[in-house]
Amino acid sequence: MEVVSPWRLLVLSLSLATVVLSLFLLFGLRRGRGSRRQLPPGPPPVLLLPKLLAVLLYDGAGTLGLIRDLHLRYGPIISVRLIFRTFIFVADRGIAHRMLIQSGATFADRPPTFEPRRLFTSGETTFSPYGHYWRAVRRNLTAGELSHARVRTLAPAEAEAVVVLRPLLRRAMLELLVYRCFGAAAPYAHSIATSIFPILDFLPAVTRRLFRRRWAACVAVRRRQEELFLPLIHAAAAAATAPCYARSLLAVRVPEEGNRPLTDAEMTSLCSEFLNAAGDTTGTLIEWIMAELVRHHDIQASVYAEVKAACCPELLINKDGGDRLQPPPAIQTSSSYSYLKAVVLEGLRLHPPTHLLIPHGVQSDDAEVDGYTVPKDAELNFMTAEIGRDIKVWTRPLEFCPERFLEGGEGYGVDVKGIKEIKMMPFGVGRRMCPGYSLAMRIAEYFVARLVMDLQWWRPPPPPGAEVDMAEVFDFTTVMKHPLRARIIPRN
Ligand code: HEM
Repeated sequence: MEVVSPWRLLVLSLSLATVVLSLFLLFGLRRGRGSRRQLPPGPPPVLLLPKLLAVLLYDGAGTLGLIRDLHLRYGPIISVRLIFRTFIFVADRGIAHRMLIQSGATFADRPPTFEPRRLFTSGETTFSPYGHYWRAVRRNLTAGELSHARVRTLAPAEAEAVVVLRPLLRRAMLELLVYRCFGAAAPYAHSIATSIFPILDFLPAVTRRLFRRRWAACVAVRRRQEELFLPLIHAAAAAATAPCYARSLLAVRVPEEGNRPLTDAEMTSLCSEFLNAAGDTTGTLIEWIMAELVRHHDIQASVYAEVKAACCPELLINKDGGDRLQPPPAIQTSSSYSYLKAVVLEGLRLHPPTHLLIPHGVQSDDAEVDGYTVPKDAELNFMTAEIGRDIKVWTRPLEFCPERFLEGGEGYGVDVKGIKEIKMMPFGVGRRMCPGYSLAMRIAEYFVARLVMDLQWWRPPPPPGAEVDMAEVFDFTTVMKHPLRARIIPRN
């Protein structure tokens, strides 16, 4: 899942800005003059460009800050016209609700992707246009691997020390997801990095020729991905493997296309999407939550007390097996975990792993919201972090306070699907909402419970790093700029 393509496009656009500036001005001005459409307000491109350039040169991560400033100046919905594309940003939960819930079908498309990105994403749920193919693969995902019954079954993952949590979490997430995807452990299945040399995103017809070797490397990675995944996918049909996502893909048919099965390329993309969409996002969320627990020992103690009191068997150490863990049959959904759930919700509100939704698009030129036109070529971006930190909804929104999700709190009973109203939308809302939200929440609850049940989490001893630094930086998701280092002490 590529989460911040608009950001990347801004970077790319700027790196070529000097070359295309004249073209851009000519094109932008002509369109502006001839068009009777009223786009949301925004800065004139000529004024925006130097600012963007400065931000990117001196602080690449500051682009979102710039967008926030533009919102303060131009209002909750703004448009930014850059080269040949219009970017629209929405930072208001009411407008988001009108677009994604009330006019859900209109705004459920994705803007088109181009080579080389298409090489990896074509066939994925995430980047499929809103239409029959998307419906078929999304239905398969939600009715199968992400159904309530399957989500309940989670496979197990594995002296005082200072640890850096992130690499351990990423490894644990991927092993869990590889197992759920292919029904068996596959040590190398997650070792294929699909990072794309960014410049190839821009004017692919030209850059592909200019950077031939980079393009060839992308094609080779994709080929390797297929070589690795296809045997695993086809092996998943065998009864010996556990029920898994890959097995369900072999059974999918696309009714509108003569009931055809999925192609090998589509199944490869869908498995890759499954591993990518779920791993980094969920791992990032858990790291943020654990950082808050290191900073707030009272909250950590309350989580420990609740989990210990509920004391479900899957969280107990297996005494006979030394320090091996009992295979956990399932995570209990008992209401006795209300504090743990509140901690996870507060983590999602204050630290949503993705600060922007995946860009949305529209399929025709007549889409409108609040009197503004949304053109067909526009990329629509929704600012999830702004919405979850809205001071009109949340008291002291920048404080980590799980109690707000307990009875009597302003977040009690919050609906993350945002059907009646949106208070926070870490998973998006409406038709393109993340289908993995309940799995993600369950994994987060499970890992946080386990980590706190077995270990105490403290700030690392000074020097250096006595404080936990909560600065954010955009990686694939919005992660801690300085990965969490913590001192862990076994509870027994
Ligand atoms: C904390 C963890 C997660 C977060 C914060 C998260 C967030 C998101 C967001 C914001 C979107 C875009 C929604 C939109 O465009 O309106 C999305 C889409 C998606 N997510 Fe997640 N996600 C998480 C975990 C997962 C998991 C566990 C899976 C399961 C495999 C998953 C699979 C997907 C897929 C397939 C899409 C594309 C949906 C579509 O376009 O129809 N995600 N996610």
